[in-house]
Amino acid sequence: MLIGVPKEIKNHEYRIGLTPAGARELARNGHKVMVQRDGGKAIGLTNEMYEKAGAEIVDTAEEIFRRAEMIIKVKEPQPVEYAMLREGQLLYTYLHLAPDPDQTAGLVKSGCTAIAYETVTDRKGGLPLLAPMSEVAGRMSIQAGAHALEKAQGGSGVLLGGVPGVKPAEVLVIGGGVVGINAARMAMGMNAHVTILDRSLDRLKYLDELYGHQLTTIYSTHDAIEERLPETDLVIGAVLIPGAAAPKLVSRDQLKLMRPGSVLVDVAIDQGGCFETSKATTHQNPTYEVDGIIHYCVANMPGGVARTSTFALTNATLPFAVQLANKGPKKAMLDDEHLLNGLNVHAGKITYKAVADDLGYEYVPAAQALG
Ligand SMILES: NC(=O)C1=CN([C@@H]2O[C@H](COP(=O)(O)OP(=O)(O)OC[C@H]3O[C@@H](n4cnc5c(N)ncnc54)[C@H](O)[C@@H]3O)[C@@H](O)[C@H]2O)C=CC1
Ligand SMILES: CC(=O)C(=O)O
Ligand SMILES: [Mg+2]
Repeated sequence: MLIGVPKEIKNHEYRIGLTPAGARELARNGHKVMVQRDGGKAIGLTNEMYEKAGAEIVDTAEEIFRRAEMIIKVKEPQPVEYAMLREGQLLYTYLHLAPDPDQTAGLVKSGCTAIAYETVTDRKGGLPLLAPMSEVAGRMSIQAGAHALEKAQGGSGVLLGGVPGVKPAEVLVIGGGVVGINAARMAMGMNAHVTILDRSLDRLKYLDELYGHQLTTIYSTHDAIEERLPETDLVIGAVLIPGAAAPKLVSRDQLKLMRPGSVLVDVAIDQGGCFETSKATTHQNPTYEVDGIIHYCVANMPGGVARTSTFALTNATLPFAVQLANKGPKKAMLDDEHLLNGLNVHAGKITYKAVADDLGYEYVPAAQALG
């Protein structure tokens, strides 16, 4: 199969869809890999490294999209990118379609086959291609939040860990999945006092067994969140209902319960955000203020630590990329229900139920759409 890896074009996005080691694995499986010139340069992955791995360096994204049978990317395609996709072409990347009607319409119109990393599943009920970036974003959310709490950034001037004689900050993590546990770990490591909320009692039990008295676990309700807002310095939004738009868990009205300069970090922003006042921001301008509360809502947080993230992402995506290339997309997906769960769009049809429901499309089950 001819595989193309374009340079990412989202604001301050320096990740690339495949490492040189990944390109070499695909080449060893008999496939041809094209990488856009300087696609990994910003994170020290040079054209020479890709050439040594057997890849062809191609000058433009246009040429990659024109020639490739499979496109491997990181972020959802931008308008100039989805305009270049065509019927029969496979797109393998993050999509986050539910909160993005324009991209969804673009993919439907293109006729391409689009697999979303974030809805591929595993045997344990996890999301193995979302998990590595959730680990990164969860860990980063605390450093981003700690920075935003600084006075010069508009924050309340609270140090997460406090000091002897002064109490630490209160951190509230809403959603105890991969982002949530990584955020909690970092915040506890910085000596903050951490409370984590989830709707899954099994997950709360697991967190309790793991961290004991160090971590307060609470069942997530509207009341539980509202009660804690007045004393919370930093809230991390880390909920997910796979494929669907995020539920809104803190309203604009409730911001006035918080101390001015307190911080909301909405990691769930890529699914539309879990605070009413969230709107996506970029690494260039990551924060804004609403009613005295600082919001950090960067939709591609792992792009900020693009080198670590690129290796972590390829580690997870490569085995499926090899399956897709070796067997062809249809057979690879029909052979593996977990990969099939990743199919969101095929030949003009929406094949993921939560996306179809949220955006008002007819839902066609993935296996049926593939025929
Ligand atoms: N902004 C960014 O750059 C990034 C964003 N993300 C996003 O972060 C979000 C979380 O991802 P993961 O942790 O991997 O998901 P996950 O599936 O591991 O965890 C989500 C948790 O939320 C819980 N949950 C659902 N509804 C809830 C509610 N009402 N209250 C409390 N908990 C609730 C679930 O029970 C689950 O434990 C996703 O939207 C993901 O796309 C992930 C990586 C990077
Ligand atoms: C998961 C995601 O949206 C990201 O890594 O940017
Ligand atoms: Mg994102």
